[in-house]
Amino acid sequence: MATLSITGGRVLLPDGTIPRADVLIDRDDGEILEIGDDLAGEDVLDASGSLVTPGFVNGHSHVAMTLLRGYADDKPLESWLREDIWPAEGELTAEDVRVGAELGLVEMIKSGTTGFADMYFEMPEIVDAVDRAGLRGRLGHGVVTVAKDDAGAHEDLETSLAFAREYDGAANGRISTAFMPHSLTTVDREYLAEYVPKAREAGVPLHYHANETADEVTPIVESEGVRPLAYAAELGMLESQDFVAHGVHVDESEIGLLAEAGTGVIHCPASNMKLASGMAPVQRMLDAGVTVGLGTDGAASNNDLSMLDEARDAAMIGKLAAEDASAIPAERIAEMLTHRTADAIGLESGRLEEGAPADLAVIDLEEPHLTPVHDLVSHLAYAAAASDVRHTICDGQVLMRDREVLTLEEDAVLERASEAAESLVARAEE
Ligand SMILES: CSC[C@H]1O[C@@H](n2cnc3c(O)ncnc32)[C@H](O)[C@@H]1O
Ligand SMILES: [Zn+2]
Repeated sequence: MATLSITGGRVLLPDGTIPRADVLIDRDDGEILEIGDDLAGEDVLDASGSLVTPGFVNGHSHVAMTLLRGYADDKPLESWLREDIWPAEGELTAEDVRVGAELGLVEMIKSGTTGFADMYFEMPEIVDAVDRAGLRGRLGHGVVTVAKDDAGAHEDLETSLAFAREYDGAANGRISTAFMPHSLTTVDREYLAEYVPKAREAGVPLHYHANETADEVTPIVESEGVRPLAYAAELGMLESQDFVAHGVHVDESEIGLLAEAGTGVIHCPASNMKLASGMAPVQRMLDAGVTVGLGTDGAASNNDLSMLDEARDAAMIGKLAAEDASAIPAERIAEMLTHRTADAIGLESGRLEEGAPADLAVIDLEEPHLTPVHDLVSHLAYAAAASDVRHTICDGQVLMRDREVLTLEEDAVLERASEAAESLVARAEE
């Protein structure tokens, strides 16, 4: 058995305690063998002066949108998508998606993310990039049927279903899939009614944007006579394995539906703030028993993929939304960075315990902004930054050692991405 030990650090355990301990990993099985004192592996990662945490989990992203980072800012969702993003995405090639995904994956590895959920198109390119990068992903092809004829809509729906069936379990089981209608307003009722049962037959979960803006709620209330999540429930789209992105404009009845169904909500605070979509009632959802995870959304509405940034944003806006400084305390944020998001998107990771997947991030604490250490959970929620991540490990494989990404060639990825983005924008603006 090939082993790896992570030695000399303090380790964030599922019960929230942070003892000094080593972590011994089985690299072949990708599992944590033991957490304790003086554990020697064949390979060693130094974690002295560092915090060893479960790898962060990003519950909602469009990873290839890194190519559109900074392309269109300072607009609300609807006009941002229709005037800028969708026209530019119309010019994306499969190669662009691969290059954009590689860039996003480098950024994720460098910021300690080991698992993520992603909705986009040209998904086999993203599978290939994730396979090489070494992360864990729940991936799906995003379907939009509005403005398509029936044949075009069916083609998109079939692509999403076929992708979900074919790629579940890819990359040695690190990739799982979902059927991903883009949202409740961009996929027509007749198609949801036809394809949700097919996704259930295929045994894959659903992931979609829901209740992101007030403008998205009104047309559903007008056409269906019920709130969006009641409409989703009617269509069989709220099951325990499903997860929705945003959940900003949810009322008490919808929070009740989510809690009862066990459907996860991925909170995307940076995107919600940047697009001025609104403040999600996260504390109320948590109080009702909803599984709330965290996600960055795409880099074009964030504008980065750092989960540590997202954590701080979630803590700050959570207090503002609840008008209560004790809302969304640091402990909840640490859970959302790790196992709560993993649970929401159906990944096994997010907990440092024997037998769990060996997905970890090691954070260097010897930095001015992390000194002194009164409370490491506080540092995780409020003070640590992406650049503090020293090592990233997923499935027992070291993806980054001493801030050097090992699975992708960072310099070449950055160069290819800059070239692809320049050429994309030139085509989009022709
Ligand atoms: C059809 S693939 C996914 C699709 O979603 C778009 N997108 C990016 N950010 C958001 C957001 O915040 N709300 C809704 N849709 C979003 C992305 O550009 C792709 O077209
Ligand atoms: Zn999104």
